[in-house]
Amino acid sequence: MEERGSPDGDLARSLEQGPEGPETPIQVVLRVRPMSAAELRRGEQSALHCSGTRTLQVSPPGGGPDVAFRFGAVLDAARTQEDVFRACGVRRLGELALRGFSCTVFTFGQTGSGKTYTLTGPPPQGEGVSVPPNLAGIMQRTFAWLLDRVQHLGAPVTLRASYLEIYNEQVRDLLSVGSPRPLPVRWSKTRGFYVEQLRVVEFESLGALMELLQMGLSRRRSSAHTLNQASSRSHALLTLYISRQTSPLSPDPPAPQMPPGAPGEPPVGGKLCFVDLAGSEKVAATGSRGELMLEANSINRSLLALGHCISLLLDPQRKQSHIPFRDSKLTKLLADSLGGRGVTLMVACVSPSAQCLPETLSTLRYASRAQRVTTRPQAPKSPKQPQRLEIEILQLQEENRCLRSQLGQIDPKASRLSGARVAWAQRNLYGMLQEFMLENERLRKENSQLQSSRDRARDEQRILAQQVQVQELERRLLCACSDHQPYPSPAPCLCVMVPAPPCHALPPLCSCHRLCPLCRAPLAHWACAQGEHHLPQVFGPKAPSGMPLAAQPPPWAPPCNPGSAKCPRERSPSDWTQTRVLAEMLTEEEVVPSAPPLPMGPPNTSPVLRGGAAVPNLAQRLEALRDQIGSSLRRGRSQPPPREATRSPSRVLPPC
Ligand SMILES: Nc1ncnc2c1ncn2[C@@H]1O[C@H](COP(=O)(O)OP(=O)(O)OP(=O)(O)O)[C@@H](O)[C@H]1O
Repeated sequence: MEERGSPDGDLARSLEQGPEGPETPIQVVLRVRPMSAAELRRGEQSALHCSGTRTLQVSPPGGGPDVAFRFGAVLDAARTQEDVFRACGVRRLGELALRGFSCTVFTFGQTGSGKTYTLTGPPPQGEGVSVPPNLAGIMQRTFAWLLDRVQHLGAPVTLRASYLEIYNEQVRDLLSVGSPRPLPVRWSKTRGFYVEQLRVVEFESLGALMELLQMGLSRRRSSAHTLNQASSRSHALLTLYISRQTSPLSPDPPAPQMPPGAPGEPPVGGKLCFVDLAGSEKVAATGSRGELMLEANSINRSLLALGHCISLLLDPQRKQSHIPFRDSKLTKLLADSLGGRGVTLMVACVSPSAQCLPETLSTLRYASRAQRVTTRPQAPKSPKQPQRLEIEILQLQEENRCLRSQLGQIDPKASRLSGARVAWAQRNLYGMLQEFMLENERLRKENSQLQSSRDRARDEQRILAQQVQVQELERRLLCACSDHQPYPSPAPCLCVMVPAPPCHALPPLCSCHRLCPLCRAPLAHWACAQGEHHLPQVFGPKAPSGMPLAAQPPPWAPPCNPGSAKCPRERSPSDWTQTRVLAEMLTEEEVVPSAPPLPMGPPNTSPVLRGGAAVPNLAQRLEALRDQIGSSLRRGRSQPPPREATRSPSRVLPPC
């Protein structure tokens, strides 16, 4: 018996418009189970009354107005399993699956409301005891119808099945060869969400399919609680994959060709999925503790996620945007059925007892929202479409080739560089960088060595200059000594014995402009024969100007302009240094040390003795020279010095 206004008829009409029909609402059937023996024992009253074939009246136990709910079909407790199968229009869904549509039947409702009973019948009364045929659920009836239908088709059909459960948010394969293990849920553009490594079993007979069903049911998690002695603790999904080839002799309208699937993968084609959801439950009402409570929480959470998705799917604007199907494994695997291209039937199951009314009202509201959700069923591509796709692929390949060549023109180097070359270039650059760093370090060291060599050379140069200066002083001293001789000396001028240019290059500091008697070179002031007359002015007890000696310039300083106030200060430090040394050499008295500022060197250090390893030698040599000058002068004033000492001062002086 097929009822008027049943979801089967509505669905068929909407889908007959074509393979990609208009938006189709999810079909919802409401089933009210009979009062259970326990409920009758407790004397519980029924709060539900069916009004016609599509309306349910809810009467609150405390009085008040009835609330009406309208669905695609409402089936009261008197309806048999066969009635439910027919009213739900599952045969029509089977036909759509044979044509390539993706169809889903799922049951939902409070725990103990009859979901599993509706889909698979009552639990087996013992091992090996099959369910009586009159109590068989929607699934067994659909299997029987499908196998019979396939047998009468003129074209070969390949049937496969998979069976899984979502237990505590883990997907387990109920048909696995070994013990079930958690499987990942993946997503691909072509397949949508799918379970990886799920076993898909091919079957050819109804018996084989029934065995698969029994195998899955026996492995599915179930436990006893207050409201149900065989309560399912997981969501179970059994999927039939239908691959069919068109036969010219077939009386049916031409169906799309289903390409065979790759080995180990579900074949591409129509499918029919049966989902037995675990029931929502109030933990307080079921008395669940420990593991049962954990299971109940997981069940309620996933059902909440499903309800949330359904609510969002109702809003046409939000439907275009984001629906949180990824919130749970259940919503992932039902995404296509709820919001995609599938054809979906919901069977809402409720208890008639007034004691369960809060949960029943929740289920009714849930079902009311769900039937306003629409999908856009889409059949597989027609045989002509692969040709179109092939052309499209060729066009895309050509476009890709053009773009690549354009890219190569823009940056030919980049396009020529393969990945290996790029890696090689990077390695090479790194090596070069290392080499540069080493070279840089080597140059730094070399630079440092050169700098220290340069400093040493400067020191040596300074010492050499001082030695030359000493030699020059010696030579001039000897010349001066020869001038003090009372009789002409037959000895040769010592200017010949020492290098002349440094000697005569010195500026004359005396205005007498005396010349060397032998070489006729200009002599410095200290070689002047009248030098003696200058000295008392310098070192006399009182300066003529009345200034302290420390503040006065030495009298042998070059004459300066009296009007110039800065005249004494404009003397360079080297001049002062030189004059101080000369004064020390010409007299045995100390020069006032504070008069000229010494430019460099530590205190109490003679400037001419600064720096170098030869400094001690030079100091000794200067000391000896000073002694010699003093004695020469003394001898010059009284009696001529011994000739040999005058001729060869180097014999007296320590070696440089
Ligand atoms: N229409 C019906 N006629 C007779 N008995 C029924 C009917 N529906 C359910 N029952 C019985 O009620 C009990 C609970 O049913 P069932 O296990 O199918 O509920 P459920 O909704 O699947 O519960 P759960 O969510 O806990 O798995 C079972 O003993 C079952 O045989």
